[in-house]
Amino acid sequence: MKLSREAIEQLAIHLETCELEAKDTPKITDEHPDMDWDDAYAIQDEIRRRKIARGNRVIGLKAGLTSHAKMKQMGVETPVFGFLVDYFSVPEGSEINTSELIHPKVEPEIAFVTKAPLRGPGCHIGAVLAATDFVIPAIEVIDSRYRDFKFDLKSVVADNCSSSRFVVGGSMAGADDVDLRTTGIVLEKNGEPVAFGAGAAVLGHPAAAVAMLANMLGERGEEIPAGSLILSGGITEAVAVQPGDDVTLRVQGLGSVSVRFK
Ligand SMILES: O=C(O)C/C=C/C(=O)C(=O)O
Repeated sequence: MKLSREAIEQLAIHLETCELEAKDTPKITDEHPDMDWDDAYAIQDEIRRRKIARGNRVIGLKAGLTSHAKMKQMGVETPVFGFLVDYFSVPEGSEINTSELIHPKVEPEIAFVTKAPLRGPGCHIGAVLAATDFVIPAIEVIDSRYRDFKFDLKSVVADNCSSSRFVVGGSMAGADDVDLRTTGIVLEKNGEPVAFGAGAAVLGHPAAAVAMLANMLGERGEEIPAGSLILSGGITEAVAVQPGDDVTLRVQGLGSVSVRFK
């Protein structure tokens, strides 16, 4: 690690304050160009520790930058992961208050809910499907704390991978009931289709993103607990939203999920 414990705590406070007060900031590697991956995840861990200490509950995890569309949009080449806490979850069909956010974007995703723990190394798609209770459509709302969404990978990892809000809905299905590689999705904004894709856009199969996550956690001696909700990553580029926008995600065979921005 290159950063002192004090620097990690200060950066965690800075980024979390930006999140809670909806203020943007230049990417942290501008001031700390030598920080390494351990520093980046240590800052994310400190943000998680602060939230738990404040009474928030960790309810799941997210894989990010798992599709080529997203990697190209953000100019990066490696998937990353973050955590999800209770207040990120928004009920289906409800409104998200944009004044609590900086510059939100939406992403179409497949969410997995696990019924058994998953631990790497060696976790694979088969293990993920066997440990999956159900899959369900999800709209993730990302809101990078970095000005104009301009960041590098270490900065975005420290910022909990732009995690902000998410909504799940539509129909649940068992992992055996759908072929998630060929499952088509349409993302609509105000009734207009704005992005299209299929599950294979995410590392060839959305379950591969969950396996990757279990393997990355395994390197840290951690696992995905049973009962976790996992967002497997945006299938398409993220789409910016404004107050007044209505967003619907339609997933083949799994119905639709909607959310409104005020
Ligand atoms: O693009 C970002 O701000 C980082 C987050 C990415 C994802 O959440 C994703 O690719 O699904």
